[in-house]
Amino acid sequence: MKTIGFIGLGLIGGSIVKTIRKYHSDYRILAYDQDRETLASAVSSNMIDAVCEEHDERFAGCDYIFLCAPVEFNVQYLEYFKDHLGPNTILTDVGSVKGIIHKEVERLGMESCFIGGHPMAGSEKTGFESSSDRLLENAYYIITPGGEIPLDRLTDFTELISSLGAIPMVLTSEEHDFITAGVSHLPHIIASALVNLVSMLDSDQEYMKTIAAGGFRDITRIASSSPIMWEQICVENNKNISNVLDDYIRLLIQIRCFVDNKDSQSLYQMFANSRDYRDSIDVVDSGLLKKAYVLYLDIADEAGGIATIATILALEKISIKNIGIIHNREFEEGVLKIEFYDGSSMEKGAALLKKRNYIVYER
Ligand SMILES: NC(=O)c1ccc[n+]([C@@H]2O[C@H](COP(=O)([O-])OP(=O)(O)OC[C@H]3O[C@@H](n4cnc5c(N)ncnc54)[C@H](O)[C@@H]3O)[C@@H](O)[C@H]2O)c1
Ligand SMILES: O=C(O)C(=O)C[C@]1(C(=O)O)C=C[C@@H](O)C=C1
Repeated sequence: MKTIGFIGLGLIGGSIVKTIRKYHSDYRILAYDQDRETLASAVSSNMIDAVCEEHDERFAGCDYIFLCAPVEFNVQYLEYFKDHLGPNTILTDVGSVKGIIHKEVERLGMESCFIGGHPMAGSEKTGFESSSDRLLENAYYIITPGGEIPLDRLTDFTELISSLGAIPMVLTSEEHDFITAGVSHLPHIIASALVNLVSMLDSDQEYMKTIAAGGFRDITRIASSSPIMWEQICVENNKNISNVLDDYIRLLIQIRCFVDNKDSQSLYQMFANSRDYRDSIDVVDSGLLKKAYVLYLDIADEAGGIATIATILALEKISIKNIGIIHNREFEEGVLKIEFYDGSSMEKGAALLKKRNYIVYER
């Protein structure tokens, strides 16, 4: 039996708590969040055993304490925990930037009790109500151990992360901050800039907003993410982000030249290269781009159509992750998109629906 403490019970803190409850029902969970309603909802859903104050001696009895607030707030907690950890407590965090917290850990001499962490899973949604016990499933969980962490403590922590269904990967904080600047931080900046550009260019009639279809939606979902979280990430990883933005701007200028010069060959090559690289990522079963298990099917536009399909799948105990009608150019009439949790559910679902004479597209 272990005791685990949490500071911050939003999307990520809440998801870790729910996953611990799922796989380790005997663990005791203590938590503090600055939002009282969040704590009340965690207690009433039986996800935590005790509510703590911001500075609370009970945290010293924890085996692990997870800092799950926005990055700069996590860093601010180190000062308190420096003198309030038990002899065996490991302090960890889930922040999207690692350099800044490790710097403070070193300054405070806490390297023997701190292990940095960052689950590469998330969402544009925030808060405990959006958290899920499936968020960590098959996601890479980057671990950035402090220089003086004993090997057995690191092994224990890695085992805890594996036991939650995630895939631990050890990196240095420098490697982490460079890599995430490219594959996470820059994409959020691009999505935000694109949405702001369209908002700026759109007319009073808002035609752009009205007709924006699948392409715009696919690339801009993350523009709805938490402003406070992303403001702090950009400030705290500013050097890496600035460098990768430079590369990106150079690339955009080059693309503008291709367009201005109607350089068909270069434009074709650009799209061909990106397609090949993107497709090579998608075949990986877990990773930064997790494989989506999705089926599309034609469905008559009549009341109860979706409910019928949901019932057919539910009767066979096949869970649906997401379901909805999509309209885009790929499917002229619009189709029903169903997302499953795993490949075998998708295959079972496809077979079942085909047997019922639905036209199913697998891609
Ligand atoms: N959202 C993602 O996709 C994602 C993915 C991986 C890691 N992260 C990291 O996880 C951390 C939390 O992000 P989230 O998505 O869960 O955000 P969130 O907004 O859903 O949750 C943050 C929680 O922290 C609480 N909080 C804020 N300041 C606090 C403070 N000073 N003391 C105590 N509680 C405080 C808030 O009330 C909220 O419940 C961030 O460091 C972020 O970088 C986010
Ligand atoms: O899927 C999303 O919505 C995310 O933005 C998740 C995402 C990312 O992939 O960039 C966001 C921030 C994190 O630190 C890790 C994961």
